Amino acid sequence: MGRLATAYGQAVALHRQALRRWEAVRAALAAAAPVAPGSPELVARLAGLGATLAPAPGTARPTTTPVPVRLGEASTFDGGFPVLVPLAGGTHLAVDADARDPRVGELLRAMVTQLLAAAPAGAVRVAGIDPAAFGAAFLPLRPLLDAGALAPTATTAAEVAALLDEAERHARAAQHAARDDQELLVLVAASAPPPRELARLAALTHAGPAAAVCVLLAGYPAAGPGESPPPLGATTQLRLGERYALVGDPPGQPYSGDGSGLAAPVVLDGDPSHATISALAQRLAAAARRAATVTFSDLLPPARWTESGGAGLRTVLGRSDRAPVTVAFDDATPHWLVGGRTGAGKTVFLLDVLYGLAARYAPSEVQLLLLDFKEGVSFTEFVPTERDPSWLPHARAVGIESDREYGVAVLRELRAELGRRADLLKRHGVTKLADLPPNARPPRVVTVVDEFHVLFAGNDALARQAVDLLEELARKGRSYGLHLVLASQSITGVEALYGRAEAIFGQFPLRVALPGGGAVLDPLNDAARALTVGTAVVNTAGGVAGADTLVRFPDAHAATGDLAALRHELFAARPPGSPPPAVFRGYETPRLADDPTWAALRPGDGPPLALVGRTVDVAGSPAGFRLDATPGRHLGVVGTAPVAAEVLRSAALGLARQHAPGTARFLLAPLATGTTDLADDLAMTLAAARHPVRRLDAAELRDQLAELSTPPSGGAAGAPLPARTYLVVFGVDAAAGVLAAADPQTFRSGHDDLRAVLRQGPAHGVHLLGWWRGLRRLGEDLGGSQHRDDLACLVALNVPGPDLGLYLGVHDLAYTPRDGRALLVDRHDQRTALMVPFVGDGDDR
Ligand SMILES: Nc1ncnc2c1ncn2[C@@H]1O[C@H](COP(=O)(O)OP(=O)(O)OP(=O)(O)O)[C@@H](O)[C@H]1O
Repeated sequence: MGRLATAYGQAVALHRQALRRWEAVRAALAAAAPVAPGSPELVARLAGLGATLAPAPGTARPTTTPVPVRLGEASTFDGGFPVLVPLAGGTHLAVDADARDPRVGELLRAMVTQLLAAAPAGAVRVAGIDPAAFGAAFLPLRPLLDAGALAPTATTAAEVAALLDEAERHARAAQHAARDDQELLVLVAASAPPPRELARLAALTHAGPAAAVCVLLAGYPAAGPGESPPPLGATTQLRLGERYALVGDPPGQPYSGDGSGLAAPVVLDGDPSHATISALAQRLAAAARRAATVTFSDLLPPARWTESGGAGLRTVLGRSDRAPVTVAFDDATPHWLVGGRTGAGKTVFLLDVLYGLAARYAPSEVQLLLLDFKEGVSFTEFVPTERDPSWLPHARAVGIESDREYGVAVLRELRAELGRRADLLKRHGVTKLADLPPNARPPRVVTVVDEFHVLFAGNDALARQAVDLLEELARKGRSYGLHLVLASQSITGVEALYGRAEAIFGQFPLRVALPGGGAVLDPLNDAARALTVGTAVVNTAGGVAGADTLVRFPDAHAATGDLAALRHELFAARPPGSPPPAVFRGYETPRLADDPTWAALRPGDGPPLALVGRTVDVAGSPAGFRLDATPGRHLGVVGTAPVAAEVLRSAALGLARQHAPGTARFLLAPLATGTTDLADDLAMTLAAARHPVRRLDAAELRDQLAELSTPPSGGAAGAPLPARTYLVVFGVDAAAGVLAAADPQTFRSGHDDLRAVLRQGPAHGVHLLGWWRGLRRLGEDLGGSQHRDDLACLVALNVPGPDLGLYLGVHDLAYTPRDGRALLVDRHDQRTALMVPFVGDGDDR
């Protein structure tokens, strides 16, 4: 009786202490009428307080502050009251029996459930150890395992050792990070592990709250003889009797003055109900799902265009655990290298970055050059289309399904920009963009090259140019605010980079490995091994192990509505007069009728332009030749591709627009099979524009050449001839026989007349627009290699690159014939450019 009275007194004191710690409850008690110590009324009130003392679900901070958890009910003479002990926050619990006693399993499960319920979701992770009963004690907690709050139980010696390794790493990292929101690791040993592991567990109980570890240890101290167990720190010790448990003094809040613990026997609570566990698991799983989902809006700043690119550009890429991950284009990470297999989320990653930048920085702070070498639609959303005429105001040039030549043109453009910026910096006497005064500072330029390895495919002159340009840009871009993002499925096997890869990629400190993209990391760094879609390893030290952050990034493809809304918002805010980006669509065949240069052609603008297509360059500039009076200003189209006839047609239609009716005549000779219809159509169109047109067969062509080879003296009836004559021959080689024959009187052949026309024609307004199906025939018709300048303007179609190089006398001409492309060569001004010939569709008149 006396003993019970003492216990009761201790309990009251303990609860008074607890009450003092919990502000709200103390306030509640203070408001209540005073009650006499030991009165049944106080017992009742204490019983009611059990629930009140426990923190509201999800609000505890178990790493820094012990959580009061309920063990059961103490029995006293006057009645029962709840027994709460502190757990977590640097305190631990041990019980002398192990989980083979069912009450221990129940106790451990109750403790785990209360801790998880008290803390915010994701703040507590539980790992079980049970070498004696193979984890049976944890089976009822299965829903928590599925929810990710409970790790699979370690039952073998190896698993226990691995778990302890992890716990020790966790403790060190937590002590190092010293963060308030550190995850708490709860180690629950349902039976005592072997001595070595037990010693390690015991050591963790001494590590203090900063280690963020809590130990629940059953079977301690081991019953029976043996070495003395390792001492535990900050632990409440429970002893199980047959019916009751005896509770030792909780750390820091002893019940007794002599270490004898609570002087009342305690009836333990028993298992939490299945419903409680399921509900808790559901709540945790839902929260885990929420935490794991990074949404596109997580990447966006609170306000648009408020940041300055002076010292660099920064954007949020996603999250690592719960913390946002920021990546930068600055002095430390001026260029990025991104790797990932097809379907790994490369495009999504790039979109996340580009929208993140575009939302933070105004177009005056950052501009984008976007190059995609693969078939796909990666960057189409940034350019105006028929369906959505808006564009991203930061985009300066966008290449979709780009040609390598386009890529090199973009790099050349960048190098020119680098030169301009070098001058600007010199003028201001500074060495880097960041030091320029804000009003003189040009925007930073981020150039993204997706599937960049295509640029180097081929190991030819073009690849060498690309490597040279890239190396220079990578080396110098940092100071001038020119940043590169190279993305690829693989960076190995880029032949043309051999020997230079180190020099180039050494300038790319930021590496992003998506699934299958581990090659962008150091060979000894396997951090990207187990990545799944939507995750990436971001490494800021050139891929070296140890500088990795695992990032989850949102699926931009799943947020097309948000993306479009943002794009429209940015478009609406664009500075007045902002031009749309220059767009190159590799798959597109430009139509003459849609071409602004063609539409703008009119009489009297200098020497007429034979417009044949668009150049593959950043501006998509017109591809054509000025036909002035210089000998040799004629157009020759070479190759068997039928598009040759279209090229002649485009040239003729464009020329026609530059002459007032009656001032130019067109002589059309459709000699190659299959060209009659096109020539008829062309003739009709020209005639409709009131230009004199004549159809010629081979013999008439021969006669015309004879006539045109001498300076004009007037028409047959003495009428003045139009100032210009365009002789449009579809298949000059088809007239070879006729042209080879010599005139019996003058001994001149048609070829002699042709050559005379080529040399002297332009001086009196005569130009040949001719198609040859082969280079050899063209060369012969010109009369040998010394006369090649007599036909100065060439459009080469499907002729082999080496043959063309030989014909042109260019050693390593980089030209690979392909559909929809041609090489434009002007021998007079040494111009060689890849071009896309126009196709007509009958609307262009
Ligand atoms: N963060 C993410 N979360 C969820 N799904 C994603 C995420 N990123 C990408 N995906 C999905 O993965 C698929 C492939 O993404 P994406 O088109 O970006 O790949 P890619 O590497 O560019 O592929 P490819 O090179 O073949 O075009 C898409 O269906 C996309 O929705």
